[in-house]
Amino acid sequence: MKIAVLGTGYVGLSTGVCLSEIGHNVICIDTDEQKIKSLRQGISPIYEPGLENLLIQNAAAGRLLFTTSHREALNGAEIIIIAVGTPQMEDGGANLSYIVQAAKDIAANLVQSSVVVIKSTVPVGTNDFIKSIIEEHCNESVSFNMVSNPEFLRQGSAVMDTMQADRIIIGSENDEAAKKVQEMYRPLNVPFILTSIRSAEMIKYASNAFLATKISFINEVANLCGVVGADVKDVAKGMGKDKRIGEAFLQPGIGYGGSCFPKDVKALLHTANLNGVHFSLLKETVAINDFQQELLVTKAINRLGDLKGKKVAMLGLAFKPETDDMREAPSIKIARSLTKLGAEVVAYDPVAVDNAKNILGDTIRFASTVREAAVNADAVFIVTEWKEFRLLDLKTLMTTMRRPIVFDGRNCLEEDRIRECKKIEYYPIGRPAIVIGMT
Ligand SMILES: NC(=O)c1ccc[n+]([C@@H]2O[C@H](COP(=O)([O-])OP(=O)(O)OC[C@H]3O[C@@H](n4cnc5c(N)ncnc54)[C@H](O)[C@@H]3O)[C@@H](O)[C@H]2O)c1
Ligand SMILES: O=c1ccn([C@@H]2O[C@H](COP(=O)(O)OP(=O)(O)O[C@H]3O[C@H](CO)[C@@H](O)[C@H](O)[C@H]3O)[C@@H](O)[C@H]2O)c(=O)[nH]1
Repeated sequence: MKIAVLGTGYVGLSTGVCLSEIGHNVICIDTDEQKIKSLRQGISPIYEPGLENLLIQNAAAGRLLFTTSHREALNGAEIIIIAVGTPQMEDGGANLSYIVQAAKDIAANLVQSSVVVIKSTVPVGTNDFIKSIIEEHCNESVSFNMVSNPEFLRQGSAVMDTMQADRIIIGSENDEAAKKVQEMYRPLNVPFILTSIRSAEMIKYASNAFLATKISFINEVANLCGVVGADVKDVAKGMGKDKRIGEAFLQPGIGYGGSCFPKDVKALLHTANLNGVHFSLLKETVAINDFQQELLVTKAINRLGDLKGKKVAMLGLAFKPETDDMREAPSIKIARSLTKLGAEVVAYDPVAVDNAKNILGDTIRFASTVREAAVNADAVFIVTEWKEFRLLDLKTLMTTMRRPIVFDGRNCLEEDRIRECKKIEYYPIGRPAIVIGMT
């Protein structure tokens, strides 16, 4: 099947690569010439484990092409997938300008009947709106049908999440179009859920909002555990074993970040407000997350007092491990709060430093090793749970610090390694602190 994908971000590129991997002829279009140039050379513009290898293999097999020309890409495409960004606007709503432009690009270049699939995360009603734009601008002789097919992949495991998805949502008002999209995905052998277009649009937002709320819930439980002397690790394990609750997304920490949860929760709240629904639970999800992102700074002030002139080593910048994405990363807020209080911040991340520099500029320093960041520091903040940090030689690292104090925002250090240290103060989230050799 010939498929055109608009947008080569996390979703467009992962989708394009995986569809070519299951035998389709895919052409990915992006308006960003630099991205297309790099993709044509077999270089992925994003850090995503496994993606670049598949890209190279499928491009070499001639099943995966890249272009900046909508005309070239849409010619002969049986399915056109829109995977452009829908970032957050000032009022919390989703910015639909990229998707509107994509619709106009499709309309201007649609030369045969096709199925237009919206994979981008869009508010309820957007598929209908986009359909009307394409209808208005396209040649009257061509026909098309819309399918809402939201994406659920996670960054850092995008390939696996696409190839082994839990479900594929197909929202359509046209049986033939729905069948065509099912046919496209059939080799993946993933269960389909067929719904109306509006329900499919809502499934995406409800799923992300539920997961974000689960995180805020466990963060509140963690904060309470910290006060009453319970250990949130045991609490989460005990809760998660109940199949009705489930173990996933019960990891407390410094709040959720990334390109999806923050904006999608706010966009759902925006839709609720517009429709006169008072979704107060979601407002609390956001408020708890804002509080949580300041938690390490609050803990450091409680322990060290005035942070002016104190050196803080920030380990991790990306919003989660296995990605270089800095969108809405908690590290940004933490770095800004620390520098505002006069602290000196030196950060290390294995892959996200270049992206972080674009956001934080020279307001903080960047180190090329953990050791360089931590030397003479008054505290270490663990912000992203990279595997590298779990395997740290903590015992030696602590001897290089001015004060061997660790605030672990991801509860990721092993107790055995902490207990090997001769001197350490270790403060996790919602778990008892460990203090060794301090006077
Ligand atoms: N990032 C994720 O993990 C993820 C997961 C599921 C769903 N989503 C949703 O998928 C959508 C895309 O997210 P992303 O993170 O991949 O976006 P992104 O911002 O990383 O990439 C979007 C790409 O689309 C390109 N583009 C913009 N207008 C275009 C046009 N008219 N024609 C062709 N290309 C165009 C941009 O140049 C950019 O490269 C969003 O709605 C997002 O909410 C994202
Ligand atoms: O128990 C947990 C799980 C996650 N997080 C944080 O939550 C954020 C999001 O994590 P994750 O969901 O793993 O990453 P994303 O790549 O943002 O994926 C989410 O957002 C995507 C975009 O919509 C969806 O497709 C995915 O299904 C959804 O999981 C990150 O900051 C994590 O650190 C926690 O704090 N605790």
